[in-house]
Amino acid sequence: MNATPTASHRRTALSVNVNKVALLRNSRHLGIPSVVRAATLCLQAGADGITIHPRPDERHIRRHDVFDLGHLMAEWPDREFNIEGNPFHNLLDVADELVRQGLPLHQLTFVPDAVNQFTSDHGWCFPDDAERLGPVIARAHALGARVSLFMDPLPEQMAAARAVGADRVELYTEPYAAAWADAAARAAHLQRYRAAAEAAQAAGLAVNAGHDLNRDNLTDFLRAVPGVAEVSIGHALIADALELGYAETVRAYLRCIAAAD
Ligand SMILES: CC(=O)[C@@H](O)[C@H](O)COP(=O)(O)O
Ligand SMILES: NCC(=O)COP(=O)(O)O
Repeated sequence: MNATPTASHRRTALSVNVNKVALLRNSRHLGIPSVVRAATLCLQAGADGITIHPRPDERHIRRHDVFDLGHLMAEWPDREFNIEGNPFHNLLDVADELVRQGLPLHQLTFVPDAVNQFTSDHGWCFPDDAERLGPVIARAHALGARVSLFMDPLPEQMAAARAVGADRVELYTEPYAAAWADAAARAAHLQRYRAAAEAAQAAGLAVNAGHDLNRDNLTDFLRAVPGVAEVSIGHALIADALELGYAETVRAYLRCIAAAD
């Protein structure tokens, strides 16, 4: 499996998580906003990939979204489709079906979330999870997918993640994001993430990062933690997209009203 970013693609890749577009869409019945349209606009703007985290309760991404986005990603062969979730719930069945239909699947990010968990809040734990992760990582590799394990920033856990067969780890960044406003706490967290990333890289893993990254905290993180292959960002990015788009959108509606005169 390709754990390392290619020479032509050394900058940190941005994968846009479109979960929150689906959450808004699911509050009505007309398919507005379109998840595929949102993903298309992100790809057109230069996003390196699309991330989704279909949860068993389908609170946001629904099963059909996985396939709709799979068809979209097939039209963008140089971009990455990353699907996150718990491999002991619904994730691998949907991955099987995607591949069976000949649709792209580049990366599976395994996250140890409980069913109905509010949001992801911790990583895998070694040695406890090693035995059960081995077979599901092998199954993902058989599908041709790279495997990334969602991990807390604990340097001593990284070699075990590699030993069980992972290609990458995704460092869980919410604790850093929560501490970011406090300069001393931020520095302490960044030191921890840097040490975890270095341990992962020394073990042969590439490093992804995600959860609550945003326009305030992202640059500091990437400066302090060299060599991050990919960040997946959803919640803040979609919120920013709303805010950055209000003015143009209100003007568009005023034009609709004016057109009636
Ligand atoms: C692993 C991770 O951090 C993301 O997949 C995140 O959990 C997605 O956000 P939701 O909580 O909106 O599903
Ligand atoms: N893997 C993290 C992700 O996909 C997005 O997390 P967030 O930006 O929505 O917190």
